Amino acid sequence: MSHVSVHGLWKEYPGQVVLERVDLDIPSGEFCALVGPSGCGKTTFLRMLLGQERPTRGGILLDGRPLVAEPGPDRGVVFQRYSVFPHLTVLENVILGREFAGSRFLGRLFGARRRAAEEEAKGILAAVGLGDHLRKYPAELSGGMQQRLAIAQALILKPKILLLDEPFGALDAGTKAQMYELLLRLWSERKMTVFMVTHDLKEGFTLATRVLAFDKVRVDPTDPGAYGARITYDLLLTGKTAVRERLAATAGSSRETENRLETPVATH
Ligand SMILES: Nc1ncnc2c1ncn2[C@@H]1O[C@H](COP(=O)(O)OP(=O)(O)OP(=O)(O)O)[C@@H](O)[C@H]1O
Repeated sequence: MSHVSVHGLWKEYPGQVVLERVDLDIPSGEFCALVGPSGCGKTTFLRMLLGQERPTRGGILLDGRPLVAEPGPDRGVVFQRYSVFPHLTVLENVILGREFAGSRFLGRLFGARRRAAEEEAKGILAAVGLGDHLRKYPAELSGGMQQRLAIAQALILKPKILLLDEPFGALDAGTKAQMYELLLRLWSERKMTVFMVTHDLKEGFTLATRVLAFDKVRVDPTDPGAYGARITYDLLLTGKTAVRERLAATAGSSRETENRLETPVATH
């Protein structure tokens, strides 16, 4: 379960309204693309879902309960720029996510718990196509591989909600196509609710079951911060194509894709 309900949400910074009166009801398992002009508040909205920012008015409910005002294991996040640690190997980067959550006070895991975390991390890395690169450091990976590592890092806590901020913005077209297939597969297997900010409308319509367009409906030319953005279009695409069809459309057979995922491809 990961039903997200947003009611009467406003976000204001001193001298600037960023978002005004946002109402939204997102059932569990929806894949939402957040689109809109630069600066209209998409990332701010994502940060509120993550718990990094608080609404100034209104609120967000997760499965009927107020969202905890700090990032938690129920929410994973992937940013455009790789958030991986350069001094840790691929495997260590993913285990670290589990250590932060599993041993908040001690930090490190030991013994059986460490071995269990390692096995889990290896499974997730295999799922994102990095199974043969466990001992490498991020600098030895292509842009696409680093972004897959960031996704694995987010997935180790089995989030119910995956938040993606322009996750593929820095990747070339071929790598993007691989990432689309990977993301759709993980989304359908893990039944997560996804919120993805993208500047690429085609990407939004390719991946999402629902496209949310943010924009200002009121503008004061003498005071650009006077009004905030709202959701101006809320397009449900669920009936368009089944997940399987969309998977097939984005890439060839899964075996071929696995092979390609294992191959370092062009960096961004
Ligand atoms: N911590 C902050 N303090 C003050 N203003 C902020 C803060 N964070 C964001 N803003 C402002 O809020 C507005 C929305 O920013 P946000 O990053 O959410 O937009 P966006 O739609 O994601 O933009 P882009 O598509 O360019 O990434 C911007 O005008 C930004 O300057």
